[in-house]
Amino acid sequence: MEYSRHPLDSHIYLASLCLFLTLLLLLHRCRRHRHRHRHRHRHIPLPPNYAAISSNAVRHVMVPVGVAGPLSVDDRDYLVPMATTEGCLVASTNRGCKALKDSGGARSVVLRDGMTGAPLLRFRTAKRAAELKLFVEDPHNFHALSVVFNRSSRFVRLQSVKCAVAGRNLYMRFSCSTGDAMGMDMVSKAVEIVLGFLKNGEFPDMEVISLSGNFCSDKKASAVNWIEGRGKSVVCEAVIKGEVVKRVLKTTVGALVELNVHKNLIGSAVAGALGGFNAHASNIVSAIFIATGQDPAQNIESSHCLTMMEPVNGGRDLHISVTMPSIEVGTLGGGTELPSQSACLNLLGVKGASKESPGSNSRVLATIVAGAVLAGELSLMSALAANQLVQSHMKYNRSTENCLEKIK
Ligand SMILES: CC(C)(COP(=O)([O-])OP(=O)([O-])OC[C@H]1O[C@@H](n2cnc3c(N)ncnc32)[C@H](O)[C@@H]1OP(=O)([O-])[O-])[C@@H](O)C(=O)NCCC(=O)NCCSC(=O)C[C@@](C)(O)CC(=O)[O-]
Ligand SMILES: NC(=O)C1=CN([C@@H]2O[C@H](COP(=O)(O)OP(=O)(O)OC[C@H]3O[C@@H](n4cnc5c(N)ncnc54)[C@H](OP(=O)(O)O)[C@@H]3O)[C@@H](O)[C@H]2O)C=CC1
Repeated sequence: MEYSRHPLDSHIYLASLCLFLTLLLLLHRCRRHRHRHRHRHRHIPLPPNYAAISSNAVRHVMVPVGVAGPLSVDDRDYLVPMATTEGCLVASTNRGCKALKDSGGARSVVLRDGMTGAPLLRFRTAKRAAELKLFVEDPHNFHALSVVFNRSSRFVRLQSVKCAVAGRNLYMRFSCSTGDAMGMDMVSKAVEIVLGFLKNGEFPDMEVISLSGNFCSDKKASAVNWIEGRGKSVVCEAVIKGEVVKRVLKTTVGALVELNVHKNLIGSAVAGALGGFNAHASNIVSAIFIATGQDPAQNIESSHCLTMMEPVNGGRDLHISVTMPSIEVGTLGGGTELPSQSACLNLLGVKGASKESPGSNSRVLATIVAGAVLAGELSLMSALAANQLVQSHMKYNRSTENCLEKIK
């Protein structure tokens, strides 16, 4: 049978072809759009030092940031950014700042500034391990090591090397200034170079078991940081007027002094605390660390704090101090280069390399951390003395006034 083509057939054929091509085009565009959309979520602007994170970056985790202050330390006022999910924390620190400001502010002293790195070495005998210890303790050899160590960076300057022998293991603790950087990567680099120098010189039999042997101690609670210090060792103090204790903190000098002895000193002794002779230094340290791009894991030793409270001026006023031996902060490098974290450092006026002398920005940041901890201690201790803690947490952690609610 002969099949005769209807004239409409070719039109239908052409129209179907066009429709097919249009669908194909739409599908292609749709896929491209989906790819771009996915890519946009994947693309998180991170500085070059974040190459490893960038390659796996998916999203940012948002943490609310509040501002406490003005915090008055060493005659300067700061607005302190705090990133936290603890709904009451900013209000509490803010109250402490107000009590401080109304009493003339706080004063601080930086007692020491040095980051530490601690390799673990092994020898065939304990005698050989001890020989390296004695070698390093000789001033002439120490000088030679310093020259090699300091060559690794424009800012690293070796201050001391402590050695602990355990059997045939040797634990070295190098301590050095690192300018305005927190300094851990700088120290690790310098230590590696010095170990190469020792191995190629007097100690070819030395075995490097690990570049880090825990004597530093990084990101772990330890007595060595509590006693020797790590990063910045800071003391911050203030005299709070009795009238301010009543009006702003809703308690009395006597109640605060008594609570401090029984909670922060005896209570912590009962708990066998290591560096935790305070109420909540870590609340404030963590919040400032996250906001300003510090390494949050270093909150452990950075929160070591001894809080003291004593009556002064015939018992009318309160002397309060926080002694913090290992605040590990930097104003450049690491997470401080991220955009929001940079903005928080700018808010404090300490972003980047200091113009005066290397390290002054990071030392000021450490005094701000200590000052904010002092404010936080004042407020929480007062809330506990006045039996206000639960009531305030029910209000700010559960109500719609909570900053988390606002962000949702
Ligand atoms: C919540 C307060 C401050 C109320 O305290 P209050 O005295 O009732 O507040 P107020 O309304 O009278 O205001 C006094 C000042 O406080 C500040 N203030 C007051 N409210 C705000 C707010 N919303 N936002 C910002 N600032 C606030 C502000 O400076 C204000 O002055 P003003 O500006 O009005 O002249 C107080 O009850 C408090 O500090 N509570 C303690 C909360 C706290 O510190 N929580 C920390 C977490 S607890 C924890 O995690 C650790 C723990 C407890 O387990 C550790 C331990 O001790 O073992
Ligand atoms: N290695 C480890 O074991 C650990 C590493 N870390 C990580 O280390 C990182 C931070 O390392 P860190 O060493 O602080 O920073 P960086 O590695 O970013 O080093 C700082 C850089 O800034 C330069 N620089 C410019 N101006 C200054 C200045 N004024 N003061 C100091 N340095 C300046 C330094 O110069 P130059 O090149 O001359 O030195 C160096 O290149 C974080 O990401 C942290 O998480 C944390 C804990 C342990």
